[in-house]
Amino acid sequence: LNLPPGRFGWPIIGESLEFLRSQLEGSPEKFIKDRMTKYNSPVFKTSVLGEPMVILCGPVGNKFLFSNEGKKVVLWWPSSVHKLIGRSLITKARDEARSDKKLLMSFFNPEALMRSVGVIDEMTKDHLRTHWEGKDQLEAYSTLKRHTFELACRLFMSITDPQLVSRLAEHFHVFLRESLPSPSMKELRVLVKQRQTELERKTASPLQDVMSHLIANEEENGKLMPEVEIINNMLNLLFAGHDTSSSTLMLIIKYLSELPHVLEKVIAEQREITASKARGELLQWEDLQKMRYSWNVISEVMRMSAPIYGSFREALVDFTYEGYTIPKGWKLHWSACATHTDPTYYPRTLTFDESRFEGSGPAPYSFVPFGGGPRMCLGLEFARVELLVFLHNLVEGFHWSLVDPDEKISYDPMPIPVKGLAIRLRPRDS
Ligand code: HEM
Repeated sequence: LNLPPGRFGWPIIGESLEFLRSQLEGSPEKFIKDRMTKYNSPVFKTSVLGEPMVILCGPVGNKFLFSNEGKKVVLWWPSSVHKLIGRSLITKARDEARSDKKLLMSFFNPEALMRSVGVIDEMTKDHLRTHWEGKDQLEAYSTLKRHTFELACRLFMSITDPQLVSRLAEHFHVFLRESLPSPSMKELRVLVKQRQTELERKTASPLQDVMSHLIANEEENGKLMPEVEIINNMLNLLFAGHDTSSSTLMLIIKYLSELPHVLEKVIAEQREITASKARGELLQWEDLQKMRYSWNVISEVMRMSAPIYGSFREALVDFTYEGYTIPKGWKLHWSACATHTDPTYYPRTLTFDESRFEGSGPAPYSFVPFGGGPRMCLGLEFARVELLVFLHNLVEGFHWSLVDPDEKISYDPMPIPVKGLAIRLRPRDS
Protein backbone atom coordinates (compact mmCIF):
# COMPACT_ATOMS: atom_id res chain seq x y z
CA LEU A 1 0.00 0.00 0.00
CA ASN A 2 1.20 3.48 -0.81
CA LEU A 3 0.41 4.94 2.61
CA PRO A 4 0.86 8.66 3.31
CA PRO A 5 4.20 9.72 4.83
CA GLY A 6 4.43 9.93 8.62
CA ARG A 7 5.10 7.77 11.65
CA PHE A 8 2.97 6.00 14.23
CA GLY A 9 5.24 6.88 17.15
CA TRP A 10 5.14 4.86 20.38
CA PRO A 11 3.16 1.61 20.77
CA ILE A 12 -0.47 2.32 21.83
CA ILE A 13 -0.04 6.02 22.65
CA GLY A 14 1.43 6.79 19.23
CA GLU A 15 1.97 10.53 18.91
CA SER A 16 -0.93 11.40 21.26
CA LEU A 17 1.32 13.19 23.75
CA GLU A 18 2.65 15.59 21.11
CA PHE A 19 -0.90 16.07 19.75
CA LEU A 20 -2.23 16.92 23.21
CA ARG A 21 0.78 19.02 24.14
CA SER A 22 0.28 21.36 21.21
CA GLN A 23 -3.36 21.77 22.31
CA LEU A 24 -2.47 22.50 25.92
CA GLU A 25 0.12 25.01 24.75
CA GLY A 26 -2.64 26.81 22.85
CA SER A 27 -1.64 25.99 19.26
CA PRO A 28 -3.22 22.73 18.06
CA GLU A 29 -2.00 23.60 14.55
CA LYS A 30 1.64 23.25 15.62
CA PHE A 31 1.45 19.44 15.68
CA ILE A 32 0.13 19.51 12.12
CA LYS A 33 2.32 22.23 10.67
CA ASP A 34 5.53 20.70 12.01
CA ARG A 35 4.69 17.44 10.27
CA MET A 36 3.52 19.04 7.02
CA THR A 37 6.90 20.76 6.83
CA LYS A 38 8.83 17.65 7.84
CA TYR A 39 7.12 15.40 5.27
CA ASN A 40 6.61 18.22 2.75
CA SER A 41 3.08 16.92 2.23
CA PRO A 42 -0.50 18.18 2.79
CA VAL A 43 -1.45 14.71 4.06
CA PHE A 44 0.36 12.54 6.58
CA LYS A 45 -0.23 9.57 8.86
CA THR A 46 0.18 9.43 12.60
CA SER A 47 -1.41 7.64 15.54
CA VAL A 48 -3.44 9.60 18.08
CA LEU A 49 -6.31 8.73 20.45
CA GLY A 50 -5.24 5.09 20.11
CA GLU A 51 -6.02 4.99 16.37
CA PRO A 52 -4.09 5.08 13.11
CA MET A 53 -4.96 8.52 11.81
CA VAL A 54 -4.48 10.40 8.57
CA ILE A 55 -4.48 14.19 8.75
CA LEU A 56 -5.74 16.01 5.66
CA CYS A 57 -4.60 19.62 5.69
CA GLY A 58 -6.15 22.68 4.15
CA PRO A 59 -9.24 23.48 2.07
CA VAL A 60 -8.69 20.60 -0.37
CA GLY A 61 -8.70 18.09 2.48
CA ASN A 62 -11.70 19.76 4.13
CA LYS A 63 -13.67 19.67 0.89
CA PHE A 64 -12.79 16.01 0.38
CA LEU A 65 -13.94 14.99 3.87
CA PHE A 66 -17.05 17.18 3.98
CA SER A 67 -18.30 16.12 0.55
CA ASN A 68 -17.60 12.41 1.04
CA GLU A 69 -19.60 12.04 4.28
CA GLY A 70 -21.53 8.76 4.16
CA LYS A 71 -19.71 7.76 0.93
CA LYS A 72 -15.99 7.27 1.60
CA VAL A 73 -15.93 8.55 5.19
CA VAL A 74 -18.24 8.89 8.16
CA LEU A 75 -18.21 11.09 11.28
CA TRP A 76 -16.14 9.47 14.05
CA TRP A 77 -16.04 10.20 17.77
CA PRO A 78 -13.91 8.37 20.34
CA SER A 79 -15.80 5.52 22.04
CA SER A 80 -15.89 7.50 25.32
CA VAL A 81 -18.30 9.98 23.68
CA HIS A 82 -20.55 7.14 22.46
CA LYS A 83 -20.63 5.69 25.97
CA LEU A 84 -21.41 9.05 27.53
CA ILE A 85 -24.04 10.36 25.17
CA GLY A 86 -25.53 7.19 23.70
CA ARG A 87 -27.69 7.06 20.58
CA SER A 88 -28.28 10.60 19.39
CA LEU A 89 -27.41 12.86 16.47
CA ILE A 90 -23.66 13.00 16.99
CA THR A 91 -23.24 9.27 17.46
CA LYS A 92 -25.44 8.28 14.53
CA ALA A 93 -24.39 8.05 10.89
CA ARG A 94 -25.86 8.35 7.42
CA ASP A 95 -29.69 8.13 7.09
CA GLU A 96 -30.28 7.91 10.84
CA ALA A 97 -28.22 11.04 11.45
CA ARG A 98 -29.91 12.80 8.54
CA SER A 99 -33.32 12.11 10.00
CA ASP A 100 -32.38 13.36 13.51
CA LYS A 101 -30.69 16.41 12.03
CA LYS A 102 -33.69 17.27 9.83
CA LEU A 103 -35.95 17.17 12.85
CA LEU A 104 -33.60 19.31 14.93
CA MET A 105 -32.89 21.72 12.07
CA SER A 106 -36.54 22.65 11.85
CA PHE A 107 -36.03 24.19 15.30
CA PHE A 108 -32.61 25.71 14.61
CA ASN A 109 -33.24 27.22 11.17
CA PRO A 110 -33.27 31.04 10.83
CA GLU A 111 -37.07 31.33 10.52
CA ALA A 112 -37.60 29.42 13.75
CA LEU A 113 -34.78 31.25 15.52
CA MET A 114 -36.28 34.65 14.76
CA ARG A 115 -38.71 34.04 17.59
CA SER A 116 -35.83 33.52 20.06
CA VAL A 117 -33.84 36.74 19.49
CA GLY A 118 -35.88 38.81 21.97
CA VAL A 119 -35.63 36.10 24.65
CA ILE A 120 -31.86 35.80 24.15
CA ASP A 121 -31.51 39.59 24.40
CA GLU A 122 -33.62 39.72 27.55
CA MET A 123 -31.64 36.91 29.17
CA THR A 124 -28.33 38.51 28.20
CA LYS A 125 -29.36 41.85 29.70
CA ASP A 126 -30.52 40.06 32.82
CA HIS A 127 -27.24 38.13 33.08
CA LEU A 128 -25.14 41.29 32.77
CA ARG A 129 -27.35 43.12 35.27
CA THR A 130 -27.07 40.31 37.81
CA HIS A 131 -23.47 39.15 37.39
CA TRP A 132 -21.54 42.07 35.88
CA GLU A 133 -23.12 45.37 36.90
CA GLY A 134 -21.62 47.03 39.98
CA LYS A 135 -18.48 44.85 39.88
CA ASP A 136 -14.97 46.30 39.48
CA GLN A 137 -13.53 42.96 38.53
CA LEU A 138 -14.75 39.47 37.65
CA GLU A 139 -13.63 36.15 36.26
CA ALA A 140 -15.21 36.32 32.84
CA TYR A 141 -14.95 32.71 31.72
CA SER A 142 -17.02 31.13 34.49
CA THR A 143 -19.81 33.71 34.18
CA LEU A 144 -19.89 33.22 30.41
CA LYS A 145 -20.24 29.48 30.90
CA ARG A 146 -23.10 30.07 33.30
CA HIS A 147 -24.75 32.40 30.79
CA THR A 148 -24.58 30.04 27.79
CA PHE A 149 -25.74 27.14 29.98
CA GLU A 150 -28.73 29.17 31.17
CA LEU A 151 -29.58 30.10 27.59
CA ALA A 152 -29.40 26.46 26.51
CA CYS A 153 -31.60 25.33 29.43
CA ARG A 154 -34.19 27.98 28.68
CA LEU A 155 -34.29 27.71 24.90
CA PHE A 156 -33.86 23.96 24.54
CA MET A 157 -35.96 22.87 27.55
CA SER A 158 -37.79 25.94 28.96
CA ILE A 159 -35.95 25.51 32.29
CA THR A 160 -35.88 28.79 34.19
CA ASP A 161 -35.63 27.65 37.84
CA PRO A 162 -32.11 28.87 38.85
CA GLN A 163 -31.66 25.99 41.30
CA LEU A 164 -32.42 23.38 38.67
CA VAL A 165 -30.08 25.17 36.23
CA SER A 166 -27.30 25.16 38.86
CA ARG A 167 -27.86 21.48 39.61
CA LEU A 168 -27.81 20.52 35.94
CA ALA A 169 -24.68 22.66 35.36
CA GLU A 170 -22.92 20.91 38.25
CA HIS A 171 -23.98 17.44 37.01
CA PHE A 172 -22.94 18.31 33.52
CA HIS A 173 -19.52 19.47 34.65
CA VAL A 174 -18.93 16.18 36.45
CA PHE A 175 -20.25 14.30 33.43
CA LEU A 176 -17.68 15.93 31.13
CA ARG A 177 -14.74 15.97 33.54
CA GLU A 178 -15.07 12.48 34.97
CA SER A 179 -16.77 10.82 31.99
CA LEU A 180 -19.35 9.42 34.41
CA PRO A 181 -23.01 8.77 33.61
CA SER A 182 -24.71 11.94 34.65
CA PRO A 183 -27.42 12.35 37.29
CA SER A 184 -28.75 14.96 34.87
CA MET A 185 -30.01 11.98 32.78
CA LYS A 186 -32.45 11.24 35.61
CA GLU A 187 -33.50 14.87 35.86
CA LEU A 188 -33.94 15.06 32.09
CA ARG A 189 -36.03 11.88 32.09
CA VAL A 190 -38.41 13.43 34.63
CA LEU A 191 -38.62 16.61 32.56
CA VAL A 192 -39.33 14.72 29.33
CA LYS A 193 -42.10 12.67 31.01
CA GLN A 194 -43.62 15.80 32.49
CA ARG A 195 -43.54 17.51 29.11
CA GLN A 196 -45.16 14.51 27.37
CA THR A 197 -48.08 14.81 29.79
CA GLU A 198 -48.30 18.59 29.31
CA LEU A 199 -48.33 18.19 25.53
CA GLU A 200 -51.09 15.58 25.77
CA ARG A 201 -53.12 17.92 27.97
CA LYS A 202 -52.28 20.82 25.66
CA THR A 203 -50.82 22.84 28.51
CA ALA A 204 -47.45 22.99 26.66
CA SER A 205 -46.86 24.04 23.07
CA PRO A 206 -45.13 21.84 20.47
CA LEU A 207 -43.26 24.99 19.34
CA GLN A 208 -42.11 25.96 22.83
CA ASP A 209 -38.55 24.56 22.73
CA VAL A 210 -36.39 21.77 21.33
CA MET A 211 -37.71 19.26 23.85
CA SER A 212 -41.34 19.79 22.79
CA HIS A 213 -40.26 19.75 19.19
CA LEU A 214 -38.60 16.33 19.51
CA ILE A 215 -41.51 14.86 21.50
CA ALA A 216 -44.26 16.14 19.21
CA ASN A 217 -42.82 15.63 15.73
CA GLU A 218 -42.30 12.43 13.78
CA GLU A 219 -38.97 11.40 12.29
CA GLU A 220 -38.56 10.56 8.57
CA ASN A 221 -39.66 6.97 9.28
CA GLY A 222 -43.05 8.28 10.43
CA LYS A 223 -42.38 7.29 14.07
CA LEU A 224 -41.89 9.46 17.13
CA MET A 225 -38.36 9.61 18.51
CA PRO A 226 -37.88 7.08 21.38
CA GLU A 227 -37.78 8.73 24.81
CA VAL A 228 -34.19 7.65 25.49
CA GLU A 229 -33.03 9.29 22.27
CA ILE A 230 -34.84 12.51 23.14
CA ILE A 231 -32.91 12.58 26.44
CA ASN A 232 -29.63 11.74 24.67
CA ASN A 233 -30.24 14.47 22.11
CA MET A 234 -30.85 17.03 24.86
CA LEU A 235 -27.52 16.00 26.43
CA ASN A 236 -25.98 16.13 22.98
CA LEU A 237 -27.11 19.74 22.52
CA LEU A 238 -25.83 20.77 25.93
CA PHE A 239 -22.54 19.02 25.12
CA ALA A 240 -22.12 20.63 21.68
CA GLY A 241 -23.80 23.91 22.34
CA HIS A 242 -22.71 25.70 25.47
CA ASP A 243 -18.94 25.39 25.99
CA THR A 244 -18.38 26.27 22.33
CA SER A 245 -20.29 29.55 22.70
CA SER A 246 -18.76 30.48 26.07
CA SER A 247 -15.25 29.83 24.74
CA THR A 248 -15.96 32.05 21.74
CA LEU A 249 -17.36 34.84 23.92
CA MET A 250 -14.25 34.63 26.09
CA LEU A 251 -12.04 34.92 22.99
CA ILE A 252 -14.04 37.92 21.74
CA ILE A 253 -13.51 39.69 25.08
CA LYS A 254 -9.79 38.89 25.04
CA TYR A 255 -9.16 39.96 21.45
CA LEU A 256 -11.21 43.17 21.67
CA SER A 257 -9.42 44.27 24.81
CA GLU A 258 -6.21 44.19 22.78
CA LEU A 259 -7.63 45.95 19.69
CA PRO A 260 -9.02 49.38 20.66
CA HIS A 261 -9.35 50.54 17.03
CA VAL A 262 -11.53 47.50 16.21
CA LEU A 263 -13.55 47.87 19.40
CA GLU A 264 -14.26 51.49 18.53
CA LYS A 265 -15.82 50.47 15.20
CA VAL A 266 -17.85 47.71 16.86
CA ILE A 267 -19.18 50.25 19.37
CA ALA A 268 -20.08 52.65 16.55
CA GLU A 269 -22.04 49.94 14.71
CA GLN A 270 -23.86 48.82 17.86
CA ARG A 271 -24.64 52.42 18.91
CA GLU A 272 -26.29 53.01 15.54
CA ILE A 273 -28.53 50.00 16.10
CA THR A 274 -29.46 51.15 19.60
CA ALA A 275 -30.20 54.64 18.26
CA SER A 276 -32.63 53.18 15.71
CA LYS A 277 -34.73 51.54 18.45
CA ALA A 278 -37.22 52.76 21.01
CA ARG A 279 -35.93 52.93 24.59
CA GLY A 280 -36.06 49.47 26.18
CA GLU A 281 -37.02 47.76 22.91
CA LEU A 282 -35.39 44.34 22.58
CA LEU A 283 -33.20 43.33 19.65
CA GLN A 284 -34.85 41.62 16.72
CA TRP A 285 -33.65 39.42 13.88
CA GLU A 286 -33.44 42.45 11.52
CA ASP A 287 -31.05 44.21 13.93
CA LEU A 288 -28.66 41.27 13.77
CA GLN A 289 -28.53 41.55 9.97
CA LYS A 290 -27.15 45.08 10.42
CA MET A 291 -24.25 43.86 12.57
CA ARG A 292 -22.03 43.10 9.56
CA TYR A 293 -18.84 44.63 10.90
CA SER A 294 -19.31 42.94 14.30
CA TRP A 295 -19.80 39.56 12.61
CA ASN A 296 -16.62 40.07 10.56
CA VAL A 297 -14.80 40.76 13.83
CA ILE A 298 -16.22 37.61 15.45
CA SER A 299 -15.29 35.63 12.33
CA GLU A 300 -11.71 36.90 12.52
CA VAL A 301 -11.61 35.91 16.21
CA MET A 302 -12.74 32.39 15.22
CA ARG A 303 -10.14 32.33 12.42
CA MET A 304 -7.31 33.23 14.75
CA SER A 305 -8.45 30.89 17.54
CA ALA A 306 -10.90 28.29 16.25
CA PRO A 307 -13.28 27.33 19.10
CA ILE A 308 -13.27 23.72 17.81
CA TYR A 309 -9.82 22.77 16.54
CA GLY A 310 -11.25 20.24 14.08
CA SER A 311 -12.80 16.80 14.23
CA PHE A 312 -12.62 13.24 13.03
CA ARG A 313 -13.89 10.85 10.39
CA GLU A 314 -13.49 7.11 9.70
CA ALA A 315 -12.72 5.59 6.28
CA LEU A 316 -15.70 3.47 5.19
CA VAL A 317 -13.74 1.86 2.32
CA ASP A 318 -10.14 1.81 1.05
CA PHE A 319 -9.70 4.94 -1.05
CA THR A 320 -7.01 7.04 -2.69
CA TYR A 321 -6.28 10.64 -1.75
CA GLU A 322 -3.50 12.68 -3.39
CA GLY A 323 -2.05 9.42 -4.72
CA TYR A 324 -1.94 7.76 -1.26
CA THR A 325 -4.02 4.82 -0.11
CA ILE A 326 -6.14 5.35 3.00
CA PRO A 327 -7.20 1.93 4.37
CA LYS A 328 -10.78 1.21 5.47
CA GLY A 329 -11.25 1.70 9.23
CA TRP A 330 -8.46 4.26 9.60
CA LYS A 331 -9.44 7.53 11.20
CA LEU A 332 -9.07 10.92 9.56
CA HIS A 333 -8.75 14.41 11.00
CA TRP A 334 -9.57 17.81 9.48
CA SER A 335 -8.15 20.82 11.25
CA ALA A 336 -9.83 24.20 11.49
CA CYS A 337 -6.78 25.62 13.28
CA ALA A 338 -4.27 24.54 10.63
CA THR A 339 -6.56 25.67 7.79
CA HIS A 340 -7.15 29.08 9.38
CA THR A 341 -3.43 29.74 9.77
CA ASP A 342 -2.37 28.73 6.26
CA PRO A 343 -0.53 31.76 4.80
CA THR A 344 -1.64 30.83 1.25
CA TYR A 345 -5.20 31.71 2.23
CA TYR A 346 -4.47 34.12 5.06
CA PRO A 347 -1.42 36.29 4.41
CA ARG A 348 -0.05 37.95 7.56
CA THR A 349 -1.65 35.07 9.42
CA LEU A 350 -0.88 36.39 12.90
CA THR A 351 -2.36 39.84 12.22
CA PHE A 352 -5.96 40.46 13.25
CA ASP A 353 -7.64 41.71 10.09
CA GLU A 354 -11.43 41.63 10.04
CA SER A 355 -11.44 42.96 6.45
CA ARG A 356 -10.62 39.41 5.29
CA PHE A 357 -14.34 38.77 5.65
CA GLU A 358 -15.49 41.72 3.53
CA GLY A 359 -16.89 41.15 0.03
CA SER A 360 -16.97 37.50 -0.94
CA GLY A 361 -14.71 36.64 2.05
CA PRO A 362 -12.27 33.73 2.32
CA ALA A 363 -11.94 31.03 -0.36
CA PRO A 364 -14.36 28.05 -0.16
CA TYR A 365 -13.47 25.51 2.57
CA SER A 366 -10.73 27.79 3.96
CA PHE A 367 -12.91 29.17 6.79
CA VAL A 368 -14.41 26.24 8.65
CA PRO A 369 -15.08 27.10 12.34
CA PHE A 370 -18.44 25.30 12.04
CA GLY A 371 -17.22 22.43 9.83
CA GLY A 372 -18.96 21.76 6.53
CA GLY A 373 -21.07 19.32 4.52
CA PRO A 374 -23.82 17.17 6.05
CA ARG A 375 -22.19 17.21 9.52
CA MET A 376 -21.84 20.97 9.67
CA CYS A 377 -22.68 22.56 13.01
CA LEU A 378 -26.38 22.38 13.77
CA GLY A 379 -26.18 25.40 16.06
CA LEU A 380 -24.42 27.84 13.72
CA GLU A 381 -27.31 30.30 13.48
CA PHE A 382 -28.13 29.94 17.15
CA ALA A 383 -24.49 30.63 18.02
CA ARG A 384 -24.47 33.68 15.73
CA VAL A 385 -27.47 35.10 17.59
CA GLU A 386 -25.98 34.36 21.03
CA LEU A 387 -22.61 35.90 20.14
CA LEU A 388 -23.92 39.05 18.44
CA VAL A 389 -26.51 39.75 21.12
CA PHE A 390 -23.89 39.37 23.85
CA LEU A 391 -21.42 41.60 22.03
CA HIS A 392 -24.11 44.25 21.58
CA ASN A 393 -24.95 44.35 25.27
CA LEU A 394 -21.34 44.08 26.36
CA VAL A 395 -20.07 47.08 24.40
CA GLU A 396 -23.18 49.13 25.20
CA GLY A 397 -22.75 48.54 28.91
CA PHE A 398 -19.08 48.18 29.79
CA HIS A 399 -15.47 49.19 29.40
CA TRP A 400 -13.20 46.30 30.25
CA SER A 401 -9.50 45.49 30.42
CA LEU A 402 -7.61 42.27 31.11
CA VAL A 403 -6.09 41.87 34.57
CA ASP A 404 -3.33 39.71 33.04
CA PRO A 405 -2.85 40.59 29.36
CA ASP A 406 -0.35 37.70 29.06
CA GLU A 407 -2.75 35.04 30.31
CA LYS A 408 -2.39 31.91 28.18
CA ILE A 409 -5.25 30.25 26.35
CA SER A 410 -5.03 26.48 26.37
CA TYR A 411 -7.13 24.01 24.30
CA ASP A 412 -8.83 21.46 26.61
CA PRO A 413 -10.31 20.56 24.12
CA MET A 414 -11.82 24.04 23.60
CA PRO A 415 -9.98 27.31 24.22
CA ILE A 416 -9.84 27.94 27.97
CA PRO A 417 -8.06 30.82 29.74
CA VAL A 418 -5.70 29.18 32.24
CA LYS A 419 -6.63 31.62 35.01
CA GLY A 420 -10.28 32.22 34.11
CA LEU A 421 -9.77 35.54 32.28
CA ALA A 422 -10.10 38.07 35.07
CA ILE A 423 -11.23 41.46 33.73
CA ARG A 424 -11.56 44.92 35.24
CA LEU A 425 -14.92 46.53 34.60
CA ARG A 426 -16.34 50.02 34.38
CA PRO A 427 -19.77 51.11 33.18
CA ARG A 428 -19.51 52.42 29.59
CA ASP A 429 -21.20 55.73 30.43
CA SER A 430 -18.70 56.73 33.08
C1 HEM B 1 -19.25 29.31 18.30
C2 HEM B 1 -19.94 28.25 18.61
C3 HEM B 1 -19.84 26.93 17.91
C4 HEM B 1 -18.84 26.40 17.14
C5 HEM B 1 -17.51 27.03 16.78
C6 HEM B 1 -19.27 25.08 16.72
C7 HEM B 1 -18.53 24.25 15.92
C8 HEM B 1 -18.96 23.02 15.46
C9 HEM B 1 -18.23 22.18 14.54
C10 HEM B 1 -16.85 22.48 13.97
C11 HEM B 1 -18.99 21.09 14.29
C12 HEM B 1 -18.71 20.01 13.28
C13 HEM B 1 -18.00 18.83 13.82
C14 HEM B 1 -17.66 17.85 12.72
O1 HEM B 1 -17.60 18.12 11.54
O2 HEM B 1 -17.37 16.75 13.10
C15 HEM B 1 -20.19 21.21 15.09
C16 HEM B 1 -21.20 20.27 15.14
C17 HEM B 1 -22.31 20.39 15.92
N1 HEM B 1 -22.71 21.48 16.65
FE1 HEM B 1 -21.65 23.21 16.86
N2 HEM B 1 -20.52 24.84 17.25
C18 HEM B 1 -20.92 25.94 17.96
C19 HEM B 1 -22.10 26.12 18.61
C20 HEM B 1 -23.10 25.19 18.67
C21 HEM B 1 -24.36 25.38 19.34
C22 HEM B 1 -24.79 26.66 20.06
C23 HEM B 1 -25.06 24.21 19.22
C24 HEM B 1 -26.42 23.85 19.74
C25 HEM B 1 -27.46 24.50 19.49
C26 HEM B 1 -24.24 23.31 18.44
C27 HEM B 1 -24.62 22.03 18.10
C28 HEM B 1 -23.89 21.20 17.28
C29 HEM B 1 -24.29 19.85 16.96
C30 HEM B 1 -25.52 19.11 17.47
C31 HEM B 1 -23.30 19.34 16.09
C32 HEM B 1 -23.27 17.95 15.47
C33 HEM B 1 -23.84 18.01 14.08
C34 HEM B 1 -23.75 16.68 13.36
O3 HEM B 1 -23.10 15.78 13.85
O4 HEM B 1 -24.34 16.56 12.29
N3 HEM B 1 -23.07 23.93 18.13
N4 HEM B 1 -20.17 22.40 15.78
